Amino acid sequence: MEAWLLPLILHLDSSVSAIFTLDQVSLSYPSSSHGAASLVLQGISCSLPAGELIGIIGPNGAGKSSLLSLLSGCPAPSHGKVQFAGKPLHSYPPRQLAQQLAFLPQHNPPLPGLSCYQVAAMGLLPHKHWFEADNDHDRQQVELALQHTGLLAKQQQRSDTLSGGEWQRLTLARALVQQARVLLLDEPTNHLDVKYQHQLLQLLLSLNKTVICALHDLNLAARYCHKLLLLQQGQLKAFGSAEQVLQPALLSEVFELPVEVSRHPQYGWWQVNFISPQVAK
Ligand SMILES: Nc1ncnc2c1ncn2[C@@H]1O[C@H](COP(=O)(O)OP(=O)(O)OP(=O)(O)O)[C@@H](O)[C@H]1O
Repeated sequence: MEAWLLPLILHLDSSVSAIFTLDQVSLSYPSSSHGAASLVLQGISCSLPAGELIGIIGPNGAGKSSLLSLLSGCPAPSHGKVQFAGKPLHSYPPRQLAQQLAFLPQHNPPLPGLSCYQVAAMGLLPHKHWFEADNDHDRQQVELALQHTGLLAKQQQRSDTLSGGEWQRLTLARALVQQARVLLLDEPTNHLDVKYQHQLLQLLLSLNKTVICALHDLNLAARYCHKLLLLQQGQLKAFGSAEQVLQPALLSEVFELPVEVSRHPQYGWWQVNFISPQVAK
């Protein structure tokens, strides 16, 4: 190959495979007290590859939810640019964005009176016109999503009577029904027991979509995510494979605890063990 072609090919490769490109992105919220804005994301630049499961990790208040909200299109960055599928994120009309991005925030208020089926079917809305009735294909989509999230047997149950974990799975079912090419999920394993945590991450992997999710459990993140994005106080500290990001010195600095990182002797996945300060003494 001609040497002069290489930079061009690398450039094309990265732009084709990146679903989001962030260029010096910052986000600040106006302060309620004295008008001084608080900077919650600072100068973030990275390309998020399409078709991968990407875990956003970092301590409380690091900016994980803020980054996910920003990727969903609201709020807009205070500085910098966000490109989605090769175009500025804010150039997409809202309906088109809703067809392409499904965002599951950390807190999803219950919807009193609606059945589980009706809540999941709300994922069809971005693809429907006013008063357009559901067809057989729509019903199959809803039932499949309820099946994938283990809720098919509860489809007629009132959604406001579900347990916390069931409600969380139902909101994921709604996001799956949306058929978006990108899922943005804020702590989707939060209320789930161990079996459902693994089931959910396995399901997300099997979708072959771009899934970007905030996760607190570093071991789950290491095991399932293709890439990890580590935030600290709104700054991007590392982005890459589990092996690249889960460096003991870095984790110890960011999470302010001594830590051991090892590989599982049989399966080879990365394991993170934080050591309580009393034991480390
Ligand atoms: N609407 C808002 N107005 C002002 N400050 C905000 C707002 N939303 C978030 N923040 C602040 O931004 C910072 C980052 O919050 P964010 O929720 O993004 O962190 P996080 O990493 O998701 O935290 P956690 O792990 O606790 O969920 C926090 O200091 C928070 O107080």
